[in-house]
Parts: sequence; structure tokens; C-alpha cells
Amino acid sequence: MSAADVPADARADGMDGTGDDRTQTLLVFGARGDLTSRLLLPGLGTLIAASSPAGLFLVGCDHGEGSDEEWRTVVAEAFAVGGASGPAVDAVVRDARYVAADATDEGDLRRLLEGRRGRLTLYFALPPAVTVEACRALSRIGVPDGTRLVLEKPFGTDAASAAALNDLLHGFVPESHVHRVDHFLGMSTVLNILGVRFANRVIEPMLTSEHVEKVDIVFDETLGLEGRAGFYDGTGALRDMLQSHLLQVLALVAMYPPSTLEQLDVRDAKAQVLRATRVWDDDPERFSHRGRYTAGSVDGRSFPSYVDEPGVDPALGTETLAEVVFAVDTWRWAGVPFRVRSGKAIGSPRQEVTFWFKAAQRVPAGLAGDVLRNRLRIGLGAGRLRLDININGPGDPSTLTPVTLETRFGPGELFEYGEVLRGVIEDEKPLSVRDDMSVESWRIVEPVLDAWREGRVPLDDYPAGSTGPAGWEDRTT
Ligand SMILES: O=P(O)(O)OC[C@H]1O[C@@H](O)[C@H](O)[C@@H](O)[C@@H]1O
Repeated sequence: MSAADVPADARADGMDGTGDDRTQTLLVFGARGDLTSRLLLPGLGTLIAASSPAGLFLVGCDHGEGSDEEWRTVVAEAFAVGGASGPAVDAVVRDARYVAADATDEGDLRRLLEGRRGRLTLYFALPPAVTVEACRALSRIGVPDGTRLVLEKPFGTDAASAAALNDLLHGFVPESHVHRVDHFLGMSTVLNILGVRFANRVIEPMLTSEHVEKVDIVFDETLGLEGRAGFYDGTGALRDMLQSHLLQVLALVAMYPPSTLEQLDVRDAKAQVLRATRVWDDDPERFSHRGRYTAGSVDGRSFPSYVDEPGVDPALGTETLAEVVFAVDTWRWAGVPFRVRSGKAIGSPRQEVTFWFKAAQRVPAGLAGDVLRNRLRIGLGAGRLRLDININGPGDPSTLTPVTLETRFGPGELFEYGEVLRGVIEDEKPLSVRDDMSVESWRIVEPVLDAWREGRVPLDDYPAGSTGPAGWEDRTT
């Protein structure tokens, strides 16, 4: 990239950082990547259509020459995926620029920084190792005051590397300017946990160890590797899903009610939960499981064995299904096991948080029928809320019948990434992961990672399309 790549008109209209207060530049590193076109831009489109942020200048940056016109086509097509239209959307597309540059090259970075308009946000839609290199280069050259950084998961590979990455970032931007993205926190269904829990007198007081026997947080998927060996092989389900997304969900499910939804309150409440969370009985050998799919079919789609998927190194022993039971050592949750699980290539997958209630203290003699434990199920993927209760069904009034009360949550106004980007554009971070949480969530899973690395927990097979290996019964109850 040369200085000539920064368009002259753009320099003239304030790309030097002198634009009006609301003007901001969103610079996406990895503009040609799958994440950008499949998730980031469609989400951004929904955000722009919903809230018309003023003066948003979208710059795509990647290796390889490209033109503004090509980038604008990519952006317009991705915006169309989310059905985004209108003058604000058109204005962002019309104004968008593409710059060929190496995100790890100091010279390129300097010129990119000079080319900003207003407040600058750097979005790293890059492989984690490249993001770290880019941040190292930025730490050497410095960034303009007020620059925001947006980083994707995985954030580090263990507690020590996450802490080191935090130190690196804090060397050139304050923590308040860092967004660690977890797109699960942008799911309307996940956000719905807040409303269901904290706006219902009949629900929240029941969510304590006095009434709840155990909690399941499950996100199984029909998807298999889907050509992502480069990222997934060697990462596996524990790091890909549990360490990040599902521990964030656990924190939302288990946190004490925050007094506001502002970032300080929500993040403090979540961080308290994570600090109190550990593997059940500190025994990963008994309370963690790992599995890997073998050949099979899911919904009519055939899958090879995971080890035969293109790009997989069987020697890495990557798991495609992980399950860990955690304890949350707070007054509210002491003694209640949280079983957290996620797997790929699972038939009829569940994606929900389930609160299993204790049995009624006593059912009066004379009432007959099956008395089931009450369950509250909050859907993560499909967006259903279900409450299982016992009622007097038709016929003999003293005969109990279990029924499920069910309602659906509406889809969110924004795609998940739109919700995440709303936080970025509006500079509000209740939905992003704070530095201490990024380290805590590694601390929580490290005993499991160690046990698995040392071969202390078997890697069980399950056929694609099944519900997972047999015999993973819950040993906590
Ligand atoms: O259902 P969603 O929103 O695609 O989220 C699940 C995905 O989340 C991603 O973060 C994981 O890397 C994937 O492996 C997983 O499939």
C-alpha cells in the first residue's frame, strides 16, 4: 500500500481524524474472509438499517489488490442477505473503501491509521495468530487516541496467553477501548435470558439451590467440520464452544440480578460468577467427557469420520463433543451442578438452558398419575421458552398429567453480529468480554485441558447423527 492508496477526497473530508464528533471509521482487517462476508457485514447491514448511525465510514483491508467497486459489491451483497435497505445503507455502501495492506506491516498500518475519519475502530476478522501479530505491530507504532479494538475468539489459548494478550493491548489502548466479541451474547435468545430471569417474580426467586436440582447448558449442532479444519482441528469443542460461548451463557444464567444493564453492572455480575466457577469436585477425570464423531448421517447428509475429514490430523486427537460439569460456588448456586455441553454432527440436537427443579415437597395422597419434575427450558437456537408442569388433565380430576407451556421468542431486530456491532459503534460493552473474564474462562477449563492432554479422560466415539456416546450419565445426582 502507498500513500496514494488513501483517496485524496477522503483525506480532504477528514480521514485524518478530524471529522465531526459522530463520524467514525470501521476498518475491517480480513475483508475478504468468510467471517466478514458471512456474518459481520450482514449483521452490520441490519444495524445500519435499524439505527442509521451517522457518518460511518467502512474500510475493508486485506492482502491482495482490489478496488473500491469490488468491495462495495461485497458489502452491498452482504447487506442484502440481512434484507437491509434504505438511504443510510446505500450511503455506507457508496462511501466504502478497500485498501490492500498487510495488517502486520508497520508501514501499511501507519498509512491505514492516517486514512481514518473521526473515531477509529479496528476490527480484526483475522486468524488469532495474525491478530496477535497485528497488535504487536500496532503496539510498536501506537494508535490515535480513542482508537477502539475489536477482537474475535479464541482470545489466547490458555490463561497465561490470554493475560499476555491483555497486557499487549493495554500497552497501547485502555481496557475501556477493547471489545472482545462473543457472538452468542448478540443472540436475541441469549439476551432473552435477562428478561425471563429478571422481569418475572414467578421465575427469578425460584432459580436458586433451594429449588433447582441441576442446570444443563447444551448447544449441540447438526453441523460437522464444514471444511474448517484449519481452525477447528487442534481447537476442538471445549475451546471452540465451552470456554467461550457457553461459559458466557452460564455467567448470564447464574449471575445475581444487576441493577442496570449498563456494562459495569452486567460485566461485574458475570465476572463474579466466573470467578466462582470450577470443575465439579475439582475432578475433571470424573466430570468431563470428550467424544469424536465417526461416519454417519445427519438429516440425510452423510459425514465421513471426523479423522477422514479433509485437513484433519488424527494425531491431534481433537474432540468434536465436549461435556463438563461445573460448580458455581456462590450462595445462590452452591451444590447445584451445571452440565455444559456442545457437540457437532449430533442428531436431533438440543440447544437450550434447562433448569431442572427439585420434586414438589409433597404430593397429597390421593393424587395419581405421573408427577414429573418441573423444568424451565430457555432455547438458545430456536428461541422457545418452555415450562413443564403437572396439571389435572381431562378426565378424573385427581389424576395428574404433565404438560408443557410453551411460547416462542421473536427473532431479534438485528442479526447476532448486528447486536455485537451495535455495542462497538455505540461504544457500549455489556455484551463483550472483559479482560478479567477472558482469563477466568481459561482458568476454569484448564484442569480439563490438562486431563485430556495427559490422556486421563478417554476420547469416545459416536456415530454422526447419534445423540453422542452412551454412558455419559450424570454422576453428580
Ligand atoms: O449457531 P451459530 O451462531 O453459528 O454458532 C455456532 C458456531 O459458533 C462458532 O463460534 C463456532 O466456532 C462454531 O463451531 C459454531 O458452529
